[in-house]
Amino acid sequence: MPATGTVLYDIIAGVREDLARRETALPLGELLAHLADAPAPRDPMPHFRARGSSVIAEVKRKSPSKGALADIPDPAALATAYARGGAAAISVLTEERRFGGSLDDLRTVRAAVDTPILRKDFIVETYQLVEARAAGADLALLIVAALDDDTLRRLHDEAGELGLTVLVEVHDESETERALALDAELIGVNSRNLKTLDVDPGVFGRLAHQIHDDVVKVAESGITGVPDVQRFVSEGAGVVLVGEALVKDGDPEAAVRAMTGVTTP
Ligand SMILES: O=P(O)(O)OC[C@@H](O)[C@@H](O)c1c[nH]c2ccccc12
Repeated sequence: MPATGTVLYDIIAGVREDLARRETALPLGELLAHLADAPAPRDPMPHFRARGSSVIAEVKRKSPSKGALADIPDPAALATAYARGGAAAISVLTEERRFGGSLDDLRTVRAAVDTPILRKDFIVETYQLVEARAAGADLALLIVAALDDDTLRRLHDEAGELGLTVLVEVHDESETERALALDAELIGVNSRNLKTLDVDPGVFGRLAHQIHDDVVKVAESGITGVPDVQRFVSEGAGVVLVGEALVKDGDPEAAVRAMTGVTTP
């Protein structure tokens, strides 16, 4: 669990309050019944494992570190542009308070594209995994820094049972050890430390050495263009996760296309 006083701790406190409200409105037993109507989960792994970089393109309005990024009045239009550009998956931030997202955004994007969708949130309970799948998500993020080992393992297993592919996010060596102990198939190295919000672009290269090559490595945060993608690919990334640079680009379709299929020279 994150230490008190950190940004991550504060974010999760808000997430738990919002979650308690949703659970009161729709208890888990009723939510589970909605799973029957969800489309079958899509498997993003073959695309992620294909030669050349894959892009997870993010729908992100604001963030605690950068403030407002883009209004995104029409998330479906943005997601459609990402899909046309060849995004391997689309990440939808569903955290409301700090990132301006919602599960409604995820449902809207689901209705618009066939691409696998990642629910990007601070997942701390089973309920949020069921919500993700019921809303049509195919992947879920689990942030190692946010969870103790037992909860991390339980949520990882439950996500798998629901048919969700898990992106396990790490920031340092000990979190990477914990992700590897889960037998995670998809590990994201977040260059932004969620405790301090600082970006350290050297962290991916460092941690990538620790992760064996049958795991797909995702470079996350601070990626501004093709040169960054080339650098992370040369350090072992199969996938890049990009938010800010894409939501601010006047031509997100072309921006995704340019970052897709990058190989080591
Ligand atoms: O906008 P950027 O710098 O391209 O970053 C995207 C993504 O990595 C970032 O949104 C992110 C990575 N892990 C997270 C966990 C929670 C919220 C947000 C994130």
